[in-house]
Amino acid sequence: MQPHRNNTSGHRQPAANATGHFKSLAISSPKPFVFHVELNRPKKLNAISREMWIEIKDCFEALAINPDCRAIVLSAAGKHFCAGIDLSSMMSMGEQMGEYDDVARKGVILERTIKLYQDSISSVERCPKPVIMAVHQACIGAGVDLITAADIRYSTQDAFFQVKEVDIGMAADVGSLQRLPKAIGSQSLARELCFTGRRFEAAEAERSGLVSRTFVDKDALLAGALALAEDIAGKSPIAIQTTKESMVYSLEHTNQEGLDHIRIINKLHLQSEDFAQAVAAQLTKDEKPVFAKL
Ligand SMILES: CC/C=C\C=C\CC(=O)SCCNC(=O)CCNC(=O)[C@H](O)C(C)(C)COP(=O)(O)OP(=O)(O)OC[C@H]1O[C@@H](n2cnc3c(N)ncnc32)[C@H](O)[C@@H]1OP(=O)(O)O
Repeated sequence: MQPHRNNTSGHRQPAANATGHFKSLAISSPKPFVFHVELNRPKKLNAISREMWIEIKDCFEALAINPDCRAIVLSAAGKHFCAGIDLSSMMSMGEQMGEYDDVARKGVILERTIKLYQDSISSVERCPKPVIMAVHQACIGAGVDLITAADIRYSTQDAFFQVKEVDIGMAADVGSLQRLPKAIGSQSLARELCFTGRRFEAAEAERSGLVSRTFVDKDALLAGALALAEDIAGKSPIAIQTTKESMVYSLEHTNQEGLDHIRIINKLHLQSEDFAQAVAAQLTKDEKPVFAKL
């Protein structure tokens, strides 16, 4: 993925090289330093095929190091946000395993596949740029895994969510069981949702903290998510990326470990030109300090 030129005109520009490169994702840069990633298998309700698992990982790993990207919105084309894993691609995996009689060899295929899919979802959390999910209509199974790896979740008022893995006879294994309880802050509700696979609507998702804002329709949702991304992209990339790193780290560490971690980073980052510039901008009431690329 090539860096694109700053777009201050407000025109929607394709991110150079990226739109042609990915088949299951559409990528653009609608505002300066903001990237928009769209799940783009609308005819398949954005069910996640093997190709899409790989492309999500490749895309977020590329955006992670792209200096023109400071915030990312992920939405989806078509009727639903995501119908979960592509059930037909699961059948093909079964066929591939059928080529072996030996259980250990079948196991190796499964282990490699699960690891690839876990890494795909985790690439969203590992990406140092804030990721905002914009969810409309159905967000099911692997869709929930995907959104819980993000920093911020917005949805339409008609969105609904289902941790549906138990209904296809499996325990979720790419992130929902680990991240959903932390996202909503209630083990009781998270376990209820994961044991039953019941559908929960946007209103309940907002009440429980899974989404932080709901919008009347998809257009309003995208406008809201992009405005938020633009706001974040205008701030110091050193400050924003360090904030994400510290908050992700602190999820799995004690308060003291989190404090030690940020102290070690900030003994370097408080010497950054971003810090001096941002403090000066506050003092002089300069509303739009310009920060160097990172
Ligand atoms: C290593 C493992 C890693 C990850 C594992 C993740 C597990 C999961 O993701 S579990 C969840 C799996 N997904 C589902 O069970 C979703 C099933 N689909 C639905 O519930 C509904 O289709 C819907 C998403 C709520 C949409 O409903 P509606 O708008 O009424 O459309 P439909 O008529 O039901 O569907 C249209 C068309 O799409 C096909 N389809 C739906 N979901 C999938 C899917 N996940 N994979 C493949 N195809 C899907 C559905 O069969 C229909 O096909 P037709 O050919 O048009 O009949």
